[in-house]
Amino acid sequence: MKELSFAIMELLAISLGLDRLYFKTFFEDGESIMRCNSYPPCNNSSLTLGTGPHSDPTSLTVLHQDQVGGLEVYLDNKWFAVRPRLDAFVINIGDTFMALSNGKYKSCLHRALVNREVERKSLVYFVNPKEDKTVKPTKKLCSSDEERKYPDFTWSDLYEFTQKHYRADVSTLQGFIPWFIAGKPSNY
Ligand SMILES: O=C(O)CCC(=O)C(=O)O
Ligand SMILES: [Fe+2]
Repeated sequence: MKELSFAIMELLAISLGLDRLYFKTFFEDGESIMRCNSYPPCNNSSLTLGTGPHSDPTSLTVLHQDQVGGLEVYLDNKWFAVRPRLDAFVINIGDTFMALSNGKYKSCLHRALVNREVERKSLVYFVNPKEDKTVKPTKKLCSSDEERKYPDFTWSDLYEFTQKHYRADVSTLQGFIPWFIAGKPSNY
């Protein structure tokens, strides 16, 4: 997973005109998370949460879903099913990478629906920087401070926000900024 994510990081760096090892170096000492999701069957949709619409607050997501299906991405005001393939991973950009690229790459809104008859499982690898590393786009992506779309922050700051103050959704990063600028109030 780590090797795959670094290969993708190299492609992302090349696509942005950066040194190919730029992101690999940035994430090399990172703290990635592997999560197993299990969705029991439920035939009453009003009782079912699944995974609600959100973008991942993390940097890069490598996801494998089983053959049941249920992952959807939002594009042009519509939800599209991501067809399960045993031989493929789904790669998503997360909010932290969006900030690191100064908004040039967008995090992706997605959700997971629950199946009425069978349990569904997915395995997700989230790439993160080291918790105290400053997330700040390189000057090559924004030559002046005025071009900055997000303040400097650390993964630890954003993680704290999503764990204690905010359930990740479509606008986690927009919600995070005022809380962060206000000095991370605990009564938020
Ligand atoms: O189960 C899935 O397919 C999606 C899970 C997901 O979006 C997440 O864990 O962040
Ligand atoms: Fe997700």
